[in-house]
Amino acid sequence: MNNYNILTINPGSTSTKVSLFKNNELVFEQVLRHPAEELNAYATLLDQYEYRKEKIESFLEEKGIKLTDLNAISCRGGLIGPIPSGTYAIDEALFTRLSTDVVHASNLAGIIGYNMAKELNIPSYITDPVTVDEMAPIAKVTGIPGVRRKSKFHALNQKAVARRAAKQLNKRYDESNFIVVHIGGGISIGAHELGKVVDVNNVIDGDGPLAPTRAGSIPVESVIDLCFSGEYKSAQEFKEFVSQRAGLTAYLGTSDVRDVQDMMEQGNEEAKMLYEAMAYQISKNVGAMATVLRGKVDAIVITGGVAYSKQFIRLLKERIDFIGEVIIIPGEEEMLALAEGALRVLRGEEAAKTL
Ligand SMILES: Nc1ncnc2c1ncn2[C@@H]1O[C@H](COP(=O)(O)OP(=O)(O)OP(=O)(O)O)[C@@H](O)[C@H]1O
Ligand SMILES: CCCC(=O)O
Repeated sequence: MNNYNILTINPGSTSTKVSLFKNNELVFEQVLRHPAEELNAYATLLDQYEYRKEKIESFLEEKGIKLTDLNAISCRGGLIGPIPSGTYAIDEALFTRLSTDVVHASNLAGIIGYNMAKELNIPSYITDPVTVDEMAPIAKVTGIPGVRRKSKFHALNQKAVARRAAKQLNKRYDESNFIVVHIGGGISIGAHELGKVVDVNNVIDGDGPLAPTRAGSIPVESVIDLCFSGEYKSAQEFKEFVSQRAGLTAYLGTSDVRDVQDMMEQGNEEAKMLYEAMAYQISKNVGAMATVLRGKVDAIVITGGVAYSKQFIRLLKERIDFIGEVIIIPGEEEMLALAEGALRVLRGEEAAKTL
């Protein structure tokens, strides 16, 4: 079997993760941090393209990696409209889609990867971007004609950990039902029915539980009042608050759940209430997803950074473990999932999709 050297790229709001894989074996992983004073020099996310590309290339050079040894570049996919799950070859059409209206850092991965790959004459891919949409039509209905619920979530990690949980249970992913709970800066809770995420809260646009940096669902009347209160100068400013500085951050000035736990230990009652409210709201959403799956749940899979906290998991389990087995997969497997997505295509196990 051929060996493939795969570079994976995963940009976040303040860092870019890069990894090198030999097939699905990790050779190294590095988080390239981007201090606020450096990012502040760029008016838009798209303007950060050259800066982040150069950071990646100079890191690889320092590391002694010859770019000509790469066989493919696999990139986190961003907000590109609803598309089916899978690995997509980045061609001109996808590149254009990724470059249009860039409001999430993950879009930058494919923009950088495509240009690097073009210079090297190798393929570039995205796998399971944030806007993977497998939602059932009934899950999209709202009470306002023309307004539809949208699928925007941690698709890459949710799919990867669900596949891993299926393996752990000696089952196939497409023959299993899971509720996957990703608890990071944002929180997504997805109902995976026979390999499809048929319902999930929209992490990006304000839906689901309150989260470390995100507001979650807010009563609509209060949202309308805030929009017209004059507190926010523009729709953009309010949107940025809701998605970046709300949730735990707005109340406690930190998005780090470890800090919140420390505050609780020091007797901070507000921190305790918020911590418990976050667990309560997550549990309530898990309960809702159990009804989506008609109670047929092979396991609840908990993942993301907060899944490292035994204290938080204990709180969740108190409310949800009557539903089914709870499997904890802390952190995220995005880099491996990217390498594996590209590998399936390179090995001919799956055809690369195009838009
Ligand atoms: N051991 C731990 N105990 C409690 N919380 C933890 C622990 N390790 C990490 N976290 C929390 O996990 C959160 C970050 O999770 P993660 O790294 O998955 O988020 P992210 O990648 O920034 O955002 P997202 O997952 O939404 O893309 C932070 O609130 C952090 O405090
Ligand atoms: C769904 C992608 C992660 C985030 O922006 O919270």
